[in-house]
This record gives sequence, C-alpha cells and structure tokens, in this order.
Amino acid sequence: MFKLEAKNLDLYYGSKQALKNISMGIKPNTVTAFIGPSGCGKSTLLRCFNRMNDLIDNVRIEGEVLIDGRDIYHSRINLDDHRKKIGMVFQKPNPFPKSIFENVAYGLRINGVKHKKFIVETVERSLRQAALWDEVKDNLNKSALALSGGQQQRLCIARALAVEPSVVLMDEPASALDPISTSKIEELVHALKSKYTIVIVTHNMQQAARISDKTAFFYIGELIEYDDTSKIFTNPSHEKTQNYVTGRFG
Ligand SMILES: Nc1ncnc2c1ncn2[C@@H]1O[C@H](COP(=O)(O)OP(=O)(O)OP(=O)(O)O)[C@@H](O)[C@H]1O
Repeated sequence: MFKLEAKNLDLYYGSKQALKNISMGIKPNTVTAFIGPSGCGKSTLLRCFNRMNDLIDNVRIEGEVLIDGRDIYHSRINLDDHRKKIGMVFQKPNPFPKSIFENVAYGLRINGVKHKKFIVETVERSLRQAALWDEVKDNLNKSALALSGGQQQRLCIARALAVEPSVVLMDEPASALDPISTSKIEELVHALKSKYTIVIVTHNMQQAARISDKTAFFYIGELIEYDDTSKIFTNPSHEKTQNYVTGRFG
C-alpha cells in the first residue's frame, strides 16, 4: 500500500487552479523529490498532505488525498492526530524563542506528555536522529536562537521527529544553508528514510539526484513525469522534464 497518495487532485486558490488532476502514490520508507519551476505547485501539493492548505482562505480541493489508505479530506479523521503523523520542515529554520531542550520537547508537552524521563530520553533520541546531539548536548538550556542556521534547521528536524511522525515533509529545507550544513541535511535525509517516508521540495537538481529514490517533475500545476530518480535525470520520457533537469529553463 502507498503511504501517501493523491487521486485526481485539483486545487484552486479562488479562481486560480494551482494543481491539475494530480495522481501519484508514494511508497513507505522512500525519499521523493518534488521538482519544477517556481510556481508550479510543489509546495501546494506538499501542504495537501498535512492539510495545511486548510489554513488558507478561499482554497478549494477536489479529488482525494490518502494517507495509509484513508482519505484525509473526506473521511472522518481527527485532524490533530493526523497532523501528529506528519512532520513538516520549512525553508527557513523557525525554532521557537526557547531553549534547545524545550524546542524539541514542545510537541510532547502540547500533547500532554508529563513523564520527565520519557521527555528527556525523547529529546536526546530526536537530537541524535537529527545529527545534532554531539554539538548541543552540553548546552541544552541555551537559547535555540543562538545556534547557527544549519544547526537551527537540524533542531527543527529534531522537533518534528520528537512526536514520532511516520511522514516528514520538507519544503526546500537546505536552500537557506551553507554547503556544509546542506550536506549534513542531505546525509540526514538519507539516514532517516529507514524509519520515515520523506517528501522534499527542492530547486537543487544535484540534491534531488543525490538523495531521492523517486522524483516528480511539475509544470504549471501538472505532474508531467514521476519516476525513479535515476530515470528522470538520465533518460526522462518527456521533453519538458529533459529541458528542466538539464537547466534549459526554470
Ligand atoms: N496562498 C496562496 N494564495 C493564492 N495563490 C497561491 C497561494 N499559494 C500559492 N499560490 C499560487 O499557486 C501556484 C503554485 O504555488 P506553489 O507555492 O505551490 O508553487 P511552488 O512550485 O512551490 O513554487 P516555488 O518553487 O516558487 O516555491 C502559484 O501560481 C502561486 O502563486
């Protein structure tokens, strides 16, 4: 079964159609890259998977979005429980103005977890998974805002992992980072896929080629091609994909 699936999905912002009849299935424990020129709908589709578009006025959605086989727009789901399954990491690191420890513990606390030992263990596990533990273990009470941009982004990943999601959505998570931090995030994505299903929006073709198993190429709201990453980058079926991955437009 697919972990995430879109079936004949259309999305409108007011009268403007941003997604056109998207159908795709994403298998568990894979990394999928969404690529395509600016404005083609990558972030919009990513946001459909955790119903973040619900927060935007005037959005209309037709078709289905399924997670673990359940339609998240039409079946009766508990939205809070659903969102717990889906971690999200944004382009700009957005730690809270709290300590490193409290940033990672945040999701547990709002879920009502009180068991101190469990919280301490979860914070350590999440920071280790996000490859940040060694850098911060002696300063857990320091403000998260004092970390570097790359460390802040790994902290945001740790924060997302602490509530044990099964899916992690990443919207250009490394685009604001230097090359060393970027390669740490890429290594991390690779390591995390044994436990999570990861979808990553990226403008960086080399990054998509390096870290993803599958790549989806979008163009003006349409899914043009979705296939193994090696095929998309070496022998795509569509001319538009070929032009985009070789840098001829975009
Ligand atoms: N909140 C919104 N209200 C109205 N239109 C929007 C909104 N968000 C996105 N759009 C429009 O929907 C289309 C798809 O936008 P989206 O951000 O999903 O594209 P994208 O491929 O992620 O772009 P980028 O690579 O620049 O981030 C664009 O035409 C955009 O202007």
